Amino acid sequence: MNCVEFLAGRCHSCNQLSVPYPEQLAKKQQQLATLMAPFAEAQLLPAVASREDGFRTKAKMVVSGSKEQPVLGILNDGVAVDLSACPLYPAAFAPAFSLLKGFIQRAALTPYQVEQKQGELKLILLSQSQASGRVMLRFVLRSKNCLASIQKHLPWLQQQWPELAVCSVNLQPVHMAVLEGPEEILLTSEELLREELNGIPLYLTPQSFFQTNTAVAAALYATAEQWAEAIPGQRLWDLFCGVGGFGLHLARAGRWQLTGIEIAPKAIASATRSASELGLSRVSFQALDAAAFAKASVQAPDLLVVNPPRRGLGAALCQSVMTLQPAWLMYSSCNPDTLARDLAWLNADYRLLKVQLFDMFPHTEHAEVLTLLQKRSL
Ligand SMILES: C[S@@+](CC[C@H](N)C(=O)[O-])C[C@H]1O[C@@H](n2cnc3c(N)ncnc32)[C@H](O)[C@@H]1O
Repeated sequence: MNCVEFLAGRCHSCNQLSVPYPEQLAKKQQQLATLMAPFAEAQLLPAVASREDGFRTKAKMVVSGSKEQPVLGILNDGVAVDLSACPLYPAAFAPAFSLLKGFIQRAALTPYQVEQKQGELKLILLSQSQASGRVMLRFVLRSKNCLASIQKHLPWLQQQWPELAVCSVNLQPVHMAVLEGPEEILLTSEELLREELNGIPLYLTPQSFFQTNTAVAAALYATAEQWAEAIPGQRLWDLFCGVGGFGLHLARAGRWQLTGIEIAPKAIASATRSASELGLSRVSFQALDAAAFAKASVQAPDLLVVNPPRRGLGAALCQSVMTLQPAWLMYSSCNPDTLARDLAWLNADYRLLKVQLFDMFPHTEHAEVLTLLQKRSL
């Protein structure tokens, strides 16, 4: 992949870019083999590769420069770097960013200046559905000061950009804190962006998680579905289910009675909508804390699927798993280090059977890993 910003030393996000892609993958697989070495019984399957460019279907652009000459990209040591032409994104993103710069000028949206703590527009977040090419656009603002101007000029943007399905404003008044704030203001009649992976409808919403590499996510869910076919039982939990990718793939065969647990209510609403669209009746999605749900439960599922954030399951949830003793455990992780730590905790009661790397994040050191474990006493 050719990247002028990387070659010029202005963007270091893809810190492995100088390594040829097959070597990157071999290196990640080797690192995973080292981490999984304590679990000698496990089979390490071949890594699933990604496209080398155009795979990242979500962009997070820091807005800097001025309202007359906005820059969309990153701040590298305080210097604005324009990443409008970043080759990680689908081809439609570069013209979309150019249109958005015109929108910023037209609506006179002053970029937020980190040093001076002045200005309004902090970030632009753009997600594309690979099924339809339609997009979801979010503006992260410091306050409501320029909300009216965005609303006034939005019809112009919609006219130029027929693929624009969902548009919202997120308010983040806090300086240099987490990227997004809790308040989201929807500006379009549509609030869901429909995606379809392996024939399963999934709905992206402004404040719910969705994997950034859609093609590799599809391979990940399809693999989980395939592994589950050989697992006996009926009761299935999908903890940290997001909009339902894992659970819905497994449940579509009709055998599993699915309980999906996720902290974000909007994601649960999306997952519920997908389930009803698929005509699945033995499905329940609930907006709850996964650890609290597991701790309060007395009856274990036959198969427990978990896909936690980077921090992993942690001691409390591992303890609940050991107490509940589900026969099978499928653990998908975007952080092999916390995965290895959790597997070590679970190792007394669970045998690691399979491990597979899904290269969700090419040109970086990050990796998604799917594992299958079975209760030792079975
Ligand atoms: C790595 S994402 C996985 C989402 C989903 N499984 C998927 O494939 O897209 C982790 C998810 O855990 C959710 N989450 C974070 N903390 C949580 C908690 N304490 N209880 C339940 N869900 C939580 C996040 O909102 C996010 O949707």
